[in-house]
Amino acid sequence: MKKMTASQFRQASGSSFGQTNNGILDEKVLRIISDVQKNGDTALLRLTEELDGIRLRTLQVTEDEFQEAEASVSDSFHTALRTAGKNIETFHAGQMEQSWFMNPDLGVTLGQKVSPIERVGVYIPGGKASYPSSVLMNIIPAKLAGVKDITVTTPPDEHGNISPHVLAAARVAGADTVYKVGGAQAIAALAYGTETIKKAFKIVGPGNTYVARAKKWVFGDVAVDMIAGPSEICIVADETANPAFAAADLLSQAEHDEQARPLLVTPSSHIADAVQGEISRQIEKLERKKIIRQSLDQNGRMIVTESLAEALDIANLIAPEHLQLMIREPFENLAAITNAGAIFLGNYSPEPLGDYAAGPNHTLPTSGTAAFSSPLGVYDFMKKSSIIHYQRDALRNVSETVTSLAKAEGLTAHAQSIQIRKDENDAKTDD
Ligand SMILES: NC(=O)c1ccc[n+]([C@@H]2O[C@H](COP(=O)([O-])OP(=O)(O)OC[C@H]3O[C@@H](n4cnc5c(N)ncnc54)[C@H](O)[C@@H]3O)[C@@H](O)[C@H]2O)c1
Ligand SMILES: N[C@H](CO)Cc1c[nH]c[nH+]1
Ligand SMILES: [Zn+2]
Repeated sequence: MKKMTASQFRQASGSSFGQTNNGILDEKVLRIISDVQKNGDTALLRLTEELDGIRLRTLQVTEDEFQEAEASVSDSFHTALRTAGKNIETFHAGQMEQSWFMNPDLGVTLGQKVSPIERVGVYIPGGKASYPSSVLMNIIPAKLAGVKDITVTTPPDEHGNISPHVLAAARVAGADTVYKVGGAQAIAALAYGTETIKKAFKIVGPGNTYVARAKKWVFGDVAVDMIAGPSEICIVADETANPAFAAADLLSQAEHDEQARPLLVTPSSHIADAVQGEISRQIEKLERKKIIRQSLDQNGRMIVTESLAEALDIANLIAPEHLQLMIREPFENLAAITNAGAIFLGNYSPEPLGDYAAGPNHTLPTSGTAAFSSPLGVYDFMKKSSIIHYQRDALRNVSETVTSLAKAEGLTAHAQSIQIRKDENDAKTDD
């Protein structure tokens, strides 16, 4: 990991930290999207052959495949799915929103009706690893919100199968419709529909840069949760941090993707060196060394600051997906943090705990977007309608306000819609 001072980091990244040049990527992604729009399932099957290297005849996972998958995973995995699922459900139940009504004036009822989104598409990444945990994290909040129709898409492996762990998780979470398609082509299918895949009203779920860019391009034609790309971890560590723990946590996110970003920000040069030493030692035991090394070399940074306050400022500038505060007084410093997807406090709250089992969602804003967006939650699967009810006299009381504003806008038909009722009301009062 490159070691640098806070000012070198500021100069190198400026406000464009996390942004990449998307020209070539966008060209490719747009070509895929328009291919799927024009050619539907034929494009999906062809692109799956080209990009995933597997020739499929059909896209949908069958009931037999589900049953085989469920039978093949271990009892302990089933137990882990249920335990994690329960924790995720308990946390997300706290996010439920209810419809509400108010009566601000006599004869007036106003309110907000909350309804689930009817049809949602869930993307589960599957290129470099399979993610049953993401199945739970994306489907459980949708189910709590009351979404009726959930379609899952995820790329097939080299044999044309979906990981049995992913299928078992889909069953536990309550989703039965799974299609074997990944990448930008899956996002296009969910956004525009094909012969077999129904158009969704909203697409959720993380993925690699192709998936993230495709979500950006289809946004507007369909809702998307966020543009969650490659994983990130930023650890703010003072001299109380355990260097072995910090190194293990940085490595955990580096193993997701060559483009994952592991960052350490510390006022202690000694801690930076100790963490670097631990990384070199621990990496040897890990399986995904190649991906990890690329991630550390290309995107890893150790930023040495003048003070803890400056380290917290840098963390806010980065607005990381995951922020670990491995410092003496994490709760006391929480107020200083304004931009982060999820904040893990202390030496015993490592990021992978949040990835799998703590309960809060692991689909989080990346690439600096935590400065303006939030974790995936039940609220992502709900929409609101305003409710307005005025009785006759209440409308008369407000008629002057409405007609005067309408006339000022030159919209006399608007004014008339109020006036016609006022006239009727006045006539009734005269009787
Ligand atoms: N934020 C989260 O909650 C979260 C959770 C899990 C994973 N992740 C991230 O999701 C990402 C998963 O990436 P992945 O690659 O393993 O799986 P993925 O499913 O996102 O992407 C695989 C698909 O990308 C497409 N693709 C690959 N190379 C391509 C190319 N050259 N041109 C066009 N399309 C191409 C293929 O169609 C393939 O099916 C990682 O970056 C990981 O960090 C994030
Ligand atoms: N850390 C990922 C989000 O960036 C989520 C995940 C799933 N499985 C393991 N990790
Ligand atoms: Zn992870």
